[in-house]
Amino acid sequence: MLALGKLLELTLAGREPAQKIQLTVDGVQMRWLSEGALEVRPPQARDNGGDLLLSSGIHGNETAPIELLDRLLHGIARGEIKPRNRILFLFGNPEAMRRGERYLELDVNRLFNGRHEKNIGPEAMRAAELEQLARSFFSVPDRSRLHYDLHTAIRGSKIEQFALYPWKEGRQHSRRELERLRAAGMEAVLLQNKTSITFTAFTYEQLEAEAFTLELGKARPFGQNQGVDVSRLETRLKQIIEGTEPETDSLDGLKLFAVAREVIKHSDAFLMHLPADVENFSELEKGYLLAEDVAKTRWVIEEEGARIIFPNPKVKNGLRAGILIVPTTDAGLV
Ligand SMILES: O=C(O)CCC(=O)N[C@@H](CCC(=O)O)C(=O)O
Ligand SMILES: [Zn+2]
Repeated sequence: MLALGKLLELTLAGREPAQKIQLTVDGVQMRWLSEGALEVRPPQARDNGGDLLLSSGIHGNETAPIELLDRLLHGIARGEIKPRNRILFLFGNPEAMRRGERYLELDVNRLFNGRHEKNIGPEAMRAAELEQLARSFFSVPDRSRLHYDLHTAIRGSKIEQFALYPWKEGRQHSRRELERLRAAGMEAVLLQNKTSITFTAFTYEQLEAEAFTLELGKARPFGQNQGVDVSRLETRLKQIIEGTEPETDSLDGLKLFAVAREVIKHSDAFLMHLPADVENFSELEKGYLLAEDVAKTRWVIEEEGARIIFPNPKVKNGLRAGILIVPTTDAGLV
């Protein structure tokens, strides 16, 4: 296999390849851009006008998505997968990947849309670099732009695989993209209703990409992801890459949720009243006292059908410690 197909090995070893550009047997150009960043270009005659950004390892201990991108890249480097679109592969936080940790000092996925400028350190610099790589990749006019940022969650989930769809004023969520996600095995989509500081919020809000954070199961170390079934997503990604995606026109069974409230941790006095092993999408009764914080701040459930995702009282002050969500319909999709 071509050396650049081993982007994961290079990244984990902290090595820079001697040769930065390589061609597959099939005429596909692979170009190493920077640590954990590789661009794939199909021969011009085969290019179908799509630009696809695939990222993982934004959280260094979320290895199933890293292994998935590694398999796709191997397939391309060996000439077994024949791309018809441009692809940018990104491993988000190489140092955290090497250490098997979510992050070192700062959560990279809270450093986009200007946040890296207000912080210092390697992770702030990496977020700035990721923004630059994505901006440059998505700078070619008149091409479709799609970004999947692949994650696994800290805890188990009543709904194993789901997507988060960012929000931008004046832009509507796309039904076609949700049909595609359903075909890729996603069981639910959370439709955001405000701007955010995650990677997909950046590519959606600033680079006009269709962008999704995909949650694929529970985070485990490298080689221990037998329980995370990414087969439907993997098949769909190969089809998108090769331009062989079957038409899909159904949202049947796909559960849609809206954000009711984000629970923000304001101080060290923050307390969350949930068992440590509570699963994502657990339902919460009306009247339930979810959390408390300084100045008698209380988070009491008022919403019908409320559920919690990503509860995490250990986040830094000022950050999201959980999202309260409620069921919604497809009425706002175009
Ligand atoms: O399990 C958790 O608590 C976090 C899992 C995770 O990393 N999720 C992403 C979601 C990003 C988004 O809101 O689009 C994150 O927290 O960064
Ligand atoms: Zn993550």
